[in-house]
Amino acid sequence: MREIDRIAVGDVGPELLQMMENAGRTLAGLARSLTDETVVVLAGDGGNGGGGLCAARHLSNHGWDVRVVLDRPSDELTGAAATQYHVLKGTDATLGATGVESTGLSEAGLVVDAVIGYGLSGAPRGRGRDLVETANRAPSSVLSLDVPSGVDATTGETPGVAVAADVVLTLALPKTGLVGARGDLWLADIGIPREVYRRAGVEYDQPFSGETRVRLHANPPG
Ligand SMILES: NC(=O)C1=CN([C@@H]2O[C@H](COP(=O)(O)OP(=O)(O)OC[C@H]3O[C@@H](n4cnc5c(N)ncnc54)[C@H](O)[C@@H]3O)[C@@H](O)[C@H]2O)[C@@H](O)CC1
Ligand SMILES: [K+]
Repeated sequence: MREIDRIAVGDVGPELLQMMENAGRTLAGLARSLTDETVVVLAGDGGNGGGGLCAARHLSNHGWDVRVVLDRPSDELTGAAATQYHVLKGTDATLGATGVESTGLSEAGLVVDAVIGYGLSGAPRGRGRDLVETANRAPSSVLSLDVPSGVDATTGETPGVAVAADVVLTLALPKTGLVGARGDLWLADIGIPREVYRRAGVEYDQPFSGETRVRLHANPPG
């Protein structure tokens, strides 16, 4: 997936923010199918957090009550996550919660986990770790973007704490680390053209057939 991203962003396209918009919008659609109630979005500073913040915007635009908790003060966000946060400020989503106690977690109908994706390096630490533990304390279901935060997307190993996701929406290609994982697994179309897969040497039969997401498996054992 890293190679697919490199070829897309560096050469063929789409650009990161274009793919992220597809990821975030599809994530929001899946979240809407799971709850009519408050959605708490936990977001980090990488591409994963950016996708979560984009989803938060789409959910708020559609009238959902959205509360966002970041793994750092908002003025320390960088790159695409900072861009997404800037746009999100134009919605009615509740921003700026610094402590989990202020998120209304107990009333949430769904928690979206967009803390860490395939960029995990070592055991979750600091605020990222706190947010993983927050997701695991939530009485509601947890929907993880790409991989449950704390799970190695390639090996499936958990070097430390990890989100116990009920549902995972992975992007473009199923990650090997999700094989045998618990929960419902969905795959999102983020708009990558065939040429990108061809250049990466990936034999790719598009599975979407007119949908923006497809279910890969539901509640498997383990
Ligand atoms: N084409 C794509 O691949 C797209 C990817 N997106 C997302 O971007 C992700 C990859 O983005 P990045 O490479 O920026 O990486 P991630 O966003 O997966 O991870 C980097 C973030 O996690 C934090 N982090 C990493 N290890 C940590 C640890 N041990 N403890 C605490 N915090 C830790 C870093 O501080 C950083 O904020 C994918 O998983 C996917 O979800 C989408 O948002 C957009 C399109
Ligand atoms: K995640």
